[in-house]
Amino acid sequence: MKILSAAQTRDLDQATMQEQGITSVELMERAAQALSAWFYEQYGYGEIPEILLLCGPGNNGGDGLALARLLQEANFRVRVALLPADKHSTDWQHNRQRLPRAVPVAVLDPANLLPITKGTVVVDALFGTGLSRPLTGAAAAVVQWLNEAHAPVLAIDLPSGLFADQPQPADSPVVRATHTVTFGLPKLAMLLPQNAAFVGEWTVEDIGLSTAFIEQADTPWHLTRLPQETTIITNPPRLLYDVSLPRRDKFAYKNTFGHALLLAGSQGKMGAAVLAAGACLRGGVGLLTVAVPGGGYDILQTTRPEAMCLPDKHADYITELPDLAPYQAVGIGPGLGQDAASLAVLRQLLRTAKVPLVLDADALNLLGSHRTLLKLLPPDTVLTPHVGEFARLTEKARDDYHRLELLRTFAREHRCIVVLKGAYTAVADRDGQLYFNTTGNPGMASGGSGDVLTGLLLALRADQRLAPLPAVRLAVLAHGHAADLAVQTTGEAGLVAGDLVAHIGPALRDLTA
Ligand SMILES: NC(=O)C1=CN([C@@H]2O[C@H](COP(=O)(O)OP(=O)(O)OC[C@H]3O[C@@H](n4cnc5c(N)ncnc54)[C@H](OP(=O)(O)O)[C@@H]3O)[C@@H](O)[C@H]2O)[C@@H](O)CC1
Ligand SMILES: Nc1ncnc2c1ncn2[C@@H]1O[C@H](COP(=O)(O)OP(=O)(O)O)[C@@H](O)[C@H]1O
Ligand SMILES: [K+]
Repeated sequence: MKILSAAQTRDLDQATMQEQGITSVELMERAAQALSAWFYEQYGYGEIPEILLLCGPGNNGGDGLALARLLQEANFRVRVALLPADKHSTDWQHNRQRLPRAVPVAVLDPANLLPITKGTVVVDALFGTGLSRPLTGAAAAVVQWLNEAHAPVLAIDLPSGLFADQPQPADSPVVRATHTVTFGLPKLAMLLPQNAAFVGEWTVEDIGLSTAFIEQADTPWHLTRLPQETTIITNPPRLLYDVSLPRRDKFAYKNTFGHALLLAGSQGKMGAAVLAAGACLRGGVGLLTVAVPGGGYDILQTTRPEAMCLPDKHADYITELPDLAPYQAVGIGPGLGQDAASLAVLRQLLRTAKVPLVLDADALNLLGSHRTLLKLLPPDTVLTPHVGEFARLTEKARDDYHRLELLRTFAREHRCIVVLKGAYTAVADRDGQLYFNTTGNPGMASGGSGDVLTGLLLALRADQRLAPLPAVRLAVLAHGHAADLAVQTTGEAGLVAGDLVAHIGPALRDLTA
């Protein structure tokens, strides 16, 4: 799925109207219907709260007015408060006229804003994708008043004051929504940690926007999602995959799935090697050899009998690079440590490897402290930094948008695939395209989750059937999906990295086309 800019979103509206021969008012009505359906779902059965709709002067306010009418017709108790303005959009005026007289309407007086009654649900229909500058004056005062009320807030399309695709000044006010319902496609702003407190939970409502326009739209931003069932274009229904694992051939032979080499572990961090090895095995690798410090030999052989083991001559860390001839992919980093001897191993690996590489954890820290090594990265090498590791490879980002630019630039410059880990993990490809992941949960924020991802990436890079980028997007999607499956029994607090390993099999089964 693509993510479009605010300007493209406006063009998408126009294209939809032309393609489907509908007016903008009809499109607005679809948006309002989707919003009212959200209200039925939330409040249709329990106690029905009073709903206060704050409406701005543009089409976002128009959505609010149309929603007020639909909710009133469905017997919700609604009130409308308008932001004072000199001019209003045509569709706003249309929906203002259609608003039943029974709905109380007031114009907000920024100098005299009355307290919001406890229990009221507020709809933020002040500004959406048409925000053209940071909020000041009356609009800023209203947003501040709303935020101080700590009421539950449903934002229409975007929390007001938030730009869809670029940062706003740090001190400019933005509505802190509990939930945001957006139309057609998610907006870039919703995926960034710096906006989490504004956006709250978010959902995307399908309002039938032009798929032809979306298909031809040029954007570097994409989402990787779980398969969707499609009933519209196929009968019988079938699953549509963004990325998938090919089904195994009846006469499959282990060579197809590759022989992977994992260099991992140091004294006190053998768990990282065990977790990554487990994930690689569950990821379907044909054969796995794990190079570990001498002291890790018994641990690895006992916990992962399916893997072969190469013990280093040094007991505590890895000092030698094995002969690379037998392997189709090499992973290095989990629990590696940063000893000078391990740095030499990494350097030699980068100089000599002719097969796909996956670099993680201490391998990235070593790269960060010896940046001349970056010149040695073979094309399509996969790097898996979290935000801190990425800063050590590049520079400290000013904000999340700047970090995304640094990420795309880094991937292009070094012709590699960078997996920037976090909620909505971002995969940047060497051509500057960027794919946000949609699976995973906060239970993964505990030690070892990253090691599991490295093992899974290694398995899918060793798989001879997969191209580099699809393999990486699939590994990231499956890793998060494994966590989402696991959390159903463990809960978020109880989720440990070993649970992810145990659920890789079912996760990949769900992603097999
Ligand atoms: N996408 C879709 O598919 C669909 C979109 N729809 C809906 O339309 C929304 C977009 O509507 P929109 O273009 O009218 O813009 P909107 O956000 O209402 O704001 C524009 C108004 O605000 C004003 N203004 C701007 N900045 C300001 C500021 N800082 N301080 C003060 N004023 C400011 C600006 O005035 P101006 O900049 O001209 O001074 C103008 O009057 C979209 O988010 C969605 O809800 C659905 O109905 C149908 C399907
Ligand atoms: N809040 C979150 N939501 C979704 N995924 C998360 C969240 N926090 C962490 N993760 C995922 O968990 C993994 C953590 O990896 P990393 O930061 O290397 O930690 P470690 O190696 O210590 O486990 C990454 O894949 C990351 O995307
Ligand atoms: K809004």
